[in-house]
Amino acid sequence: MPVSGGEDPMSQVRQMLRELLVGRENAEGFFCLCVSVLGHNDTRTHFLPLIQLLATDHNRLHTTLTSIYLEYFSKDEDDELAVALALSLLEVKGQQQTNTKPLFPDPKLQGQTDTQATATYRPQNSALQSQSVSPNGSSSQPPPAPLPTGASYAQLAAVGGRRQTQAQHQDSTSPRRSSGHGSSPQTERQRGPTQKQTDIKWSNVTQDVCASIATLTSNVNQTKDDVTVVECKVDQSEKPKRSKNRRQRRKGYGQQVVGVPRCPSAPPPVLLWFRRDLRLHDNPAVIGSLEAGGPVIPVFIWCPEEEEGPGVTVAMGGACKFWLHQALSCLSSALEHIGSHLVFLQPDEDREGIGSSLLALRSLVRETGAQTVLASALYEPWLRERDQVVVSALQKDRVEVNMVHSYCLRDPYTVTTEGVGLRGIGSVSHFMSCCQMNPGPGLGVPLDPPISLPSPSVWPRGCSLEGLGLARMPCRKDGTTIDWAANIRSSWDFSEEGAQSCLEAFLNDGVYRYEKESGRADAPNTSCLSPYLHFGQLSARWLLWDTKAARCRSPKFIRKLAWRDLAYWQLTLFPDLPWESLRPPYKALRWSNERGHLKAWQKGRTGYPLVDAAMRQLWLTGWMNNYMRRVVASFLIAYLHLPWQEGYRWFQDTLVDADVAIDAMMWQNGGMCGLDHWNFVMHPVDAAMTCDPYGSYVRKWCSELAVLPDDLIHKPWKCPASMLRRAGVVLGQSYPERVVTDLEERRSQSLQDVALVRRRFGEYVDPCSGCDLVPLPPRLVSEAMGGGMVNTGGQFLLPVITRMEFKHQSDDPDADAASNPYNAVLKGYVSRRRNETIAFLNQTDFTASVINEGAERRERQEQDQRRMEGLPRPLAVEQRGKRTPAAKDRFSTVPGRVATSHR
Ligand SMILES: Cc1cc2nc3c(=O)[nH]c(=O)nc-3n(C[C@H](O)[C@H](O)[C@H](O)COP(=O)(O)OP(=O)(O)OC[C@H]3O[C@@H](n4cnc5c(N)ncnc54)[C@H](O)[C@@H]3O)c2cc1C
Repeated sequence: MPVSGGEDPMSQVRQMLRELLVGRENAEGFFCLCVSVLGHNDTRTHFLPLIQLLATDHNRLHTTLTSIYLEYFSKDEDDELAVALALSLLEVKGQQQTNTKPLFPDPKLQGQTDTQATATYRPQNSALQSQSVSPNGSSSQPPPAPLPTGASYAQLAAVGGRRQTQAQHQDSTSPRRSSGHGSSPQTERQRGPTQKQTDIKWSNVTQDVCASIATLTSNVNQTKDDVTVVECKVDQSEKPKRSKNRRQRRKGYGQQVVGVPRCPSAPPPVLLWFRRDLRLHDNPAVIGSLEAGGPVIPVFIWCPEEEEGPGVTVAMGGACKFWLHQALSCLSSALEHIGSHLVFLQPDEDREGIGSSLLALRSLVRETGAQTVLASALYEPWLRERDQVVVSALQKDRVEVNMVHSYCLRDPYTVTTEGVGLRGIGSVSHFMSCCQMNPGPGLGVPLDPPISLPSPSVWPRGCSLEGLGLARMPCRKDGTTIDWAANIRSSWDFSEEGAQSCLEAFLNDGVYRYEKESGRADAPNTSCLSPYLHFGQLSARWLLWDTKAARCRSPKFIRKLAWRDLAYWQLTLFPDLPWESLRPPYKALRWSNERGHLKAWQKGRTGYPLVDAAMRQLWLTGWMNNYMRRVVASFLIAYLHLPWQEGYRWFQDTLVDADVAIDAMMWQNGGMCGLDHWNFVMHPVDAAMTCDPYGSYVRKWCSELAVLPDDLIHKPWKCPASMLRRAGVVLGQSYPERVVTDLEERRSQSLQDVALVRRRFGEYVDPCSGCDLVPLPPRLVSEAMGGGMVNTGGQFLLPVITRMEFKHQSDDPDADAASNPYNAVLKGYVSRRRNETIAFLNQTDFTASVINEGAERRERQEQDQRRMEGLPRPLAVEQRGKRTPAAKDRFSTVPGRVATSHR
C-alpha cells in the first residue's frame, strides 16, 4: 500500500492497521511499514503492545505478526541469549492454566467480544500470544504466512517505504547493533534525553490504536456497554524510586489495572492462594484473580507435612521458615497498601487428625462462597500431586481452580529430549538444547503489579502470622529467647522491594565482574537473589528481562537461570533426588560415620579456615556463594568421606535459599552420584587462591585469625609458633586444630572407594565408554525409545557423564590420587600457572616465613640500636608483593617481600 506523504507516522500506522484488518494489506507489509515509518527502535518498543490488541479477536494474525517481529529482532542475538530465550520468550494462548478452563467465569464478560475484553484488561494478552516459535524462527505450531522467496523480514522491512533511509539510520544507532547492549525496548527507554519523548509517543500510539480499533470494531456492531473501560495507565508515583528506569521500560506491556467489569449482580469472590510466589510484581495469578471480576481474597496456608513430601527433603528448614515468615509479613503489608489483606490459615484436620490444604480451602470456599481459586503452580512432584488432588476435589464442588505457570522459566513438565537425545543429560548445555529444540509454551513479558485489589465485604477468619509458628525462637531454661536468626535478620531486606534493589545493585555493579570473578568470596560479585527467587519474591521472567536489558550482559549469569530450570526438570524426572543416589553403585560407597567430623563441619570448626569461614557465614547469614558451596561440599565428601545427604540436609536447614530441587541436584553432582559429575575437587586450602587470595573473607568470618599474614591465613598450622603467639592464636583453643591432616591420603582413599564400587557393580559401567550407567525414569524411556541404551532385565540404562579420573582409576583401583593423570583436585577452575604458583608457595612458604621472621627480628634489633644511639630512623622502603611483568594471571603475584634481582 502506498504511504501518503506528509502524514505523521502514527496516522500512517493507523491507516495501515485498518488496511491490515480489512485484508487489504498483509502481515509482512504491515510490519515493514512499521519499521520504515517508526524506525527500528520504536518498532521494537511499540510493535508488540500495538498488536496486543489483536490477540484475541485476530489470534492468527497476531501470531503471525509476533513471529515476524521475533524473527526480525532476534537476528543478531548472541548464542547464549538465544538459548535463554528458548527457555522463555514465547507464549501460547491460555499459557498459564494447567486447567484449561477460561479465566472469565462471568458470563457477561465471556459473552462480549474479545476486543472489548481487551479494552478492559487481559493480562494474558500482554504476554506474546504467538504459537510456539523457537528463537531461530522455526515454529512448532501453524507457521506464519510465508515470506516471498528469498526475502527475510529484515530485507522486507528495509524496502518498506519512503522513510527507509531514516529508518536505516536509526538502526545504526540502535544500542544493540552498535554496542551489543540493550536489545530490548527497556534499554532504549533508559537513555535519558529520549525517554520522555518515547513515553509521549507511546501514549499516542496506545490512544491512536485504541481509537482505530474502536472505529473498526464498531463496523461489526460490537458494543462496549457491558464493560467499564478503565484507562490502562501506570501510576509513576507508586513505583519505588530505585527501580524507576526498569519499571518504566515495561509500561507498554504490563499495564496496571484499576477497574473491573461492571456486572449487574455481585460476582463471587476469588481465592488467590499464595504459595511460593510471594510478590505482586509480575504475578500472573494476581492479575488472573483480577480478571475474574469479583472480590479477591489472598490466602496463605501453612501445611509443613505437605511441603516435606514422601522422603527426607527438609523442604522447610529453620532458616527457610524464618525467611518465609518475613516474606509473608512484607507481602501482607504490600497487600494492605493496595487495600487488600492476606489471610493466614493453618489447615483444618480431617477425621483422622490430618490437616491438609484441601480441607483449609474447602472450608474457606464454604465460608466465602468463592467459585474460583488461583495459584502459581509448584513443580516438586509431591506438591504437584497435592495440587492435582486439590484441583479435582474442588472441581467436583464446582469450584474452578487455575494453576498458573510462573515459578520457572520453563514448566519442567513440558521439557522433552525430543530431537536432542539423551547424550550429555545432566549438563546445562543438554538441557538448553532440549529447550531450544522444543520451545513449547514460554513466559511472555513481565506484568506490573496491580494498584488495587477488590476486597470482599467481609473478610474470612484466619490466624495471625505469628500463629503459624514459622519464626518461633527457642527459649532457655531461664525464659530468655535464643534469637539464632538475629544475624540473618540484619543481613537481608526480606521485601519484594529488597529483591528489586538487590537486582538493581547487581546489574549496576556485580554483573560487570560476574563472568570472571563470580567465584570470589571476598567481593559481592554475584546477585544474592537466590532466596528471593526461591520464595517467588522475584520472578525468573522479570530477572531475565532485566538482565537482558542491562548495559552489561553476562551470558554466564543468564545460564544460571537455565541451571535453575534444569534442577526442577531433574526433580520431576527423579522424585527421589533429595535422598537417593542416582547412580546405583554409589549407594554402596564406604562412607564415614564420624559424627565429630560432621559436627565440626557444620559449626565451622574443621581447622581449615576457608571451610570454616564459609560454614560460619552460612550459619550467621543463611547464605554463601556458589564457589564456597563447592569448597565445603568437596571437603565433606572427598576429604571427610561423609555422605552427601548429610551436607544436603544441613544446607536445607541453614540456607535461606534452601531449594529442594537445586540443592539435591548440586549435592548429588558433588557427591559423585548425580546425572552430572563435577570434574574437580576443591582443595580446602588451595581453593583460596581463587576466592580469597588476600584472606579478607577468612578475616571476616574467622576473626580469631585476622592478624595472620595473607599468605598464611589459610594454613595457620604452617605459621611459626612465634607468629601465632603474636597473633594471639592458640591452635586447639582459640582456633581448632585440623580435624584431618592427611589430605592427600584421604583423597586417594575416596578415589579408590569409587573404583571399588564401580568394579563391584560392573553392570552399571558401560564397557565401551567406561561411563557410569543410570536407570532411566519412565518418562525419558518413552521419549527416547531406541536411542543408545542398554537394556538389562527390564531396566533401561543410560551412559552418563563420568569423571575421567574415575574411568582411569578403575584400571588400577589401588593407585593413589597423585598418580592419576586426571587427578581432579584443582582442575577445572584454575590455570596451569596457578597450579605452579601453588606448588611453589607450598614448597617455600614455610622457609619464607622463617626467613621473614629472622629478617624482622634483625630489623627490630637494628632499630632499637639506632634509637639507643640517638640516630635518625632509616627511610622506610615500601615493601609490596611484586607482579611478574608478563603475568596474565593475578595469582602470579607472590605475596610477602620479594627480593629484587641483583645485578
Ligand atoms: C552444594 C550446593 C548446594 C546448593 N544449594 C542451593 C540451594 O539450596 N538453593 C539455591 O538457590 N541454590 C543452591 N545452589 C546453587 C548456587 O550456589 C546458588 O544458587 C547461588 O550461590 C546463589 O547465589 P546468587 O543468587 O548470588 O547466585 P548467582 O550466581 O547470582 O545466580 C543467580 C541465580 O541463578 C540460580 N543459580 C545459580 N547457580 C545455580 C546452580 N548451580 N544451580 C541452579 N541454580 C543456580 C539461583 O537461583 C541464583 O539465585 C547450590 C550449590 C551447591 C554447590
